[in-house]
Amino acid sequence: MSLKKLKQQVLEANQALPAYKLVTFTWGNVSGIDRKSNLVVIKPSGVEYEDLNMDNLVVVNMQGEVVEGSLKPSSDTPTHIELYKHFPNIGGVVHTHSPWATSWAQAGKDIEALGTTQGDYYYGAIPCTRSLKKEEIQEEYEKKTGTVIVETFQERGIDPNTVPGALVRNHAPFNWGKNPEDALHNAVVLEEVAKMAAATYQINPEAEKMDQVLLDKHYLRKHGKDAYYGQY
Ligand SMILES: O=C(CO)[C@@H](O)[C@@H](O)COP(=O)(O)O
Repeated sequence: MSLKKLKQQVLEANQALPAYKLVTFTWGNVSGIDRKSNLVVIKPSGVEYEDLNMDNLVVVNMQGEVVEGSLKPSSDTPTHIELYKHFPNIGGVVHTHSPWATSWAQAGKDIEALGTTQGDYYYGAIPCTRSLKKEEIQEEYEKKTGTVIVETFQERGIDPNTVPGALVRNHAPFNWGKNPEDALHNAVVLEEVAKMAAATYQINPEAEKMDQVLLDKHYLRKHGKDAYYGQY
């Protein structure tokens, strides 16, 4: 894919964040990676979504160095890069402070798979990471935000290809997908299931996880080897 096409995808996904009510002010960003050149296109820091265009997106390399663009890349760039480095199948990353998902992140709670809405997109719970340690916050904070996500998936044996998102404790959600649009889709689903899970526990604090058989049925028919559409 050309860098121009990737920029178009990143632009459209960033512009869709307010439309889906995933962001307030400029509290979120989308990036996409070209795996051939290892270049990442990302939103510039602090720029309003309505002011974004093909020319003010920033292109960085895997060291986070700007190779194209005159503005500062998003402050979350090192987190996006850490995810691209460790999750080799992904092509897009979305970070927002969408209120329901962020509430779960602040509460330090995984979002268990309670029903098929989640099961259609996430093959299990959406994990919440541990808090970052003081020294991690003081040095390379944004990179360590990515590290703590990767560590959570590794330690808990969660496959990032089937659970395309995480809640960073005391912070907010990060999502990913095969491209920026897919990552955005997963972020929209996360916000919806986060809201539904909060309501579910309010109605019934003892609500149980969905049965594995039901989860298999819903997730695998969409994403398994016999899927009628493939995610990865
Ligand atoms: O996570 C945060 C702030 O808590 C950032 O994502 C948010 O402010 C957006 O930063 P950028 O404008 O992308 O640098």
